[in-house]
Amino acid sequence: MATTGSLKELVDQGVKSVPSKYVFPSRPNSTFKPLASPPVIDLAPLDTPERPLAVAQIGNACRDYGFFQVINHGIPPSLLERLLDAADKFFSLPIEDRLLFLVDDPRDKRSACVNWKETIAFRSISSAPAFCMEPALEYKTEAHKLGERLYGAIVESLGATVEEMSKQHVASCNMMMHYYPPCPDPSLTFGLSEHTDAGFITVLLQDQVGGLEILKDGQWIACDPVPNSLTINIADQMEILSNGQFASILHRVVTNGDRPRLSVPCFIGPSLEATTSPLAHLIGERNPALYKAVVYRDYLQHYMKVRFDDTATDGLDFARL
Ligand SMILES: O=C(O)CCC(=O)C(=O)O
Ligand SMILES: [Fe+2]
Repeated sequence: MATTGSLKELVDQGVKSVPSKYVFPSRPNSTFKPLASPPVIDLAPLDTPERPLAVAQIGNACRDYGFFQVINHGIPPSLLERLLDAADKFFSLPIEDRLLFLVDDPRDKRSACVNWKETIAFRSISSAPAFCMEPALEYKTEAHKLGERLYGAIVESLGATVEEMSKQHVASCNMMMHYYPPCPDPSLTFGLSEHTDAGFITVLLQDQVGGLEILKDGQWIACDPVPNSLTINIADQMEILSNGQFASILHRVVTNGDRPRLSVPCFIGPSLEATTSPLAHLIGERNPALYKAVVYRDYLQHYMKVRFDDTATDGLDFARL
């Protein structure tokens, strides 16, 4: 049974105070209004002669923020809507039906504290209700394709050689659906405590409620959702590949008092057996390699061990030279 499996029922029953296991000792700071919002990038020019401009914009966003939103990404808005509707319907099912599919997101427990969310993962589930599975699988295929396109553009923005480009190794797309119920005291809880993602990039569909924050220049800034956009962030393997030019961005989800929130991350990464190392052309006498080659399976093992423990150690210490 999932640890957080009965959270929604608790909220539906009108819980007035936050049970202690959900209380984080260092409560989230209140959200600062961003001085400059994370960029919104139009992907339509990627398939036109204007591609170099779009690639440069993506590269700048990766360097300055490690985080951006994309519009005209090629995934029909009707599919995004169908998926969010299906997720809404899934999380409205009675607990006994939901529990068949809810998983313990291993990232939900940090020390003794539990995130204020429920999660369904798609890796191991082949029999989720059809109303949910159909749009989910359709979306996952599209998000994987988009992930490959973006990976290509990001690597291109790093000036990758033709040979390096031909070795593209985006191989996995792992999808989850998160449901964050309203919280009686948002100042005590996290929807998802601060972390970096482990793969190359994450393609995230979020509804219009908001709550995602990124750490920029020492301040947590809100990432207000743009309608029909998808949110992209740089993750650990891309930091290694870019030899630190693109930093894996710390992000977190804060809760709110009145509206449930849905999000669907797709973690785009290498295959478990693949090795990630800094792109060869980025390394030279003046630019020593900052990371060693790591096998993704080994990296993930380390990341899961240290990223969400008491110390919240950066998983990248595994690869740093
Ligand atoms: O729900 C969100 O907005 C973010 C989810 C996330 O960061 C994750 O699952 O890694
Ligand atoms: Fe994340």
